[in-house]
Amino acid sequence: MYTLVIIRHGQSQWNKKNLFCGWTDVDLTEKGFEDARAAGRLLKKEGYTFDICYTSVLKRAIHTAYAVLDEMDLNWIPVIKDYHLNERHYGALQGKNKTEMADKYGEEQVLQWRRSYDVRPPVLPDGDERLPENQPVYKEIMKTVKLPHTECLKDTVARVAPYFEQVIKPEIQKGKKVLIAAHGNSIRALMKYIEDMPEEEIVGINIPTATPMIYHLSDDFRVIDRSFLGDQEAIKAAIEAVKNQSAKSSGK
Ligand SMILES: O=C(O)[C@@H](CO)OP(=O)(O)O
Repeated sequence: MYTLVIIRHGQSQWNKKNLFCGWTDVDLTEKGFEDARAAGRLLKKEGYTFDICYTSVLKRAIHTAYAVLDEMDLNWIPVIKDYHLNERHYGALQGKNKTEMADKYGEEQVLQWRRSYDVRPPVLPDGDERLPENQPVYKEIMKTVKLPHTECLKDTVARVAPYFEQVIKPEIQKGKKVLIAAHGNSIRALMKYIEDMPEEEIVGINIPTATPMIYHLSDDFRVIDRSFLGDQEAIKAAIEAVKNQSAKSSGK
């Protein structure tokens, strides 16, 4: 049996402001750092350890990974940063407030952008300085790969799944204990792939920040169980809060 731990980054500056974030490289808040540290302490207390960590090229996930590892005295393990684990690209919604968008376009529309499986948010326009081709971090990658200007979850699965299958899974199969520090929707994409989850089910999944998710997998990689580590009532409330981020402001 294998154990795999996946964690969403702690609260980011834009989570706090309720803005669509996607590939925008914003940092954690103080609370985000502290929650990530608390997750590291909890993992240590519960006897977890890691041999290798995978994260995205976005600092909210990288800083979460290191906060967790620091609390576990595991700063020395390899931390692999790869854009395949980036958040879903949120196109032209990046930087927009989720409540304001719900007030303007209706909750249904925003829910469709946030959680439908195959509806892409509006694309970032040509020439926009936020496009991957205008970011130094993607310069080398862009020579061989076409990077997105928007993504639906299906697109995110298409980049996350092969990375998991070809890079991460072989390490788990070698017996390495793996931590993945990623993002709400890149984690949903991983779950969809690992669990072979139906589309109807993944649309209803919301991931709380800085909460370790534990997978037990059989030797042939079937899911034995999946659970969140921590206070289950608090986790339930955190999941609801993520779900409700795109509610209209009261009175609208
Ligand atoms: O803004 C984002 O990039 C994501 C995660 O924070 O938001 P949502 O939960 O709406 O998909």
